[in-house]
Amino acid sequence: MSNAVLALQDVSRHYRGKGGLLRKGDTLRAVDGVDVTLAPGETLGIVGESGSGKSTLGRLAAGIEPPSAGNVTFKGKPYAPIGSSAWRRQRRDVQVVFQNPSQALDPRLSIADQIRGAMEAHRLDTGKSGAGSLDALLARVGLEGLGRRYPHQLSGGQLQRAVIARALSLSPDVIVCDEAVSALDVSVQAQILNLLQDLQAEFSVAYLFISHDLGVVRHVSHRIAVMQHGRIVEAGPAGDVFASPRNSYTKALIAALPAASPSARRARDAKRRLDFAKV
Ligand SMILES: Nc1ncnc2c1ncn2[C@@H]1O[C@H](COP(=O)(O)OP(=O)(O)OP(=O)(O)O)[C@@H](O)[C@H]1O
Repeated sequence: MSNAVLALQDVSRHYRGKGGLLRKGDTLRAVDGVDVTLAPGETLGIVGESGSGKSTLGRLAAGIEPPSAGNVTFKGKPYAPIGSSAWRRQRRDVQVVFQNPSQALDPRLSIADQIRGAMEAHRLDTGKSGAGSLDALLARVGLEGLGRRYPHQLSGGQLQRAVIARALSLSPDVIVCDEAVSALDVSVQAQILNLLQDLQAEFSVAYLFISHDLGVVRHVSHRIAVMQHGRIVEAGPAGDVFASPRNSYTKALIAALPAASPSARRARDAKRRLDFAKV
């Protein structure tokens, strides 16, 4: 794809064993010869079971881990060496939203101060975030008037909104969402997914949307890539992959989607609920 904002070409990430689970001398192919492109403003969903290499792929795409082989390019250029000033500049353009927002935020700082801090670190005018003023940005993500709160004073969904606001304040081209809604109640998940979609429509940000949950990925993705053992075994437009999966592993994942009955949904909700401190 020539206009790709992000491209991974034949990218691998191998880990060498140092003893323990991975024996000394053994090589684990966490990502193995993967080709992925992301167009401006699109959402590419990455699905696969635990250990299939999704998070490793996300770190490679975000430039926070170097590939063992292959090329990762952002707007046609390879990432600068990790830690260099050019790399720090690129970090602004490709943001990451992880599963646990309370770990991503500093408990000692108010939400507004964390966003200001991120902008100042990138020498941006804190009066002009991606969505205008800081207050306007907070309102845009559903945190109107909550900028002075500290992380422990917010619910799980509000914390993830704060992380999204901080990412958005840097006007990124890409946000890697790694299990970004997996720790939230199902009803809150839907709100955050809708917010991400609205923000995409408004700011043309592209998402590499990583999740083990095919139902969630189906909701937000334009295209889907299915990972198994570090490789992409099937990829295509989301509708096509769901309507007529070709790969047997994809078929099994789709068959395992939870039933949509209210009791099945309640059971799933209860399983996922995390004991976040509520306001
Ligand atoms: N830094 C590392 N050192 C050694 N092995 C690693 C490292 N990071 C990941 N791995 C291994 O690489 C494989 C892929 O892990 P990865 O976290 O990318 O998978 P995943 O699909 O995101 O799974 P999960 O959803 O459980 O996080 C796993 O076997 C994991 O144990």
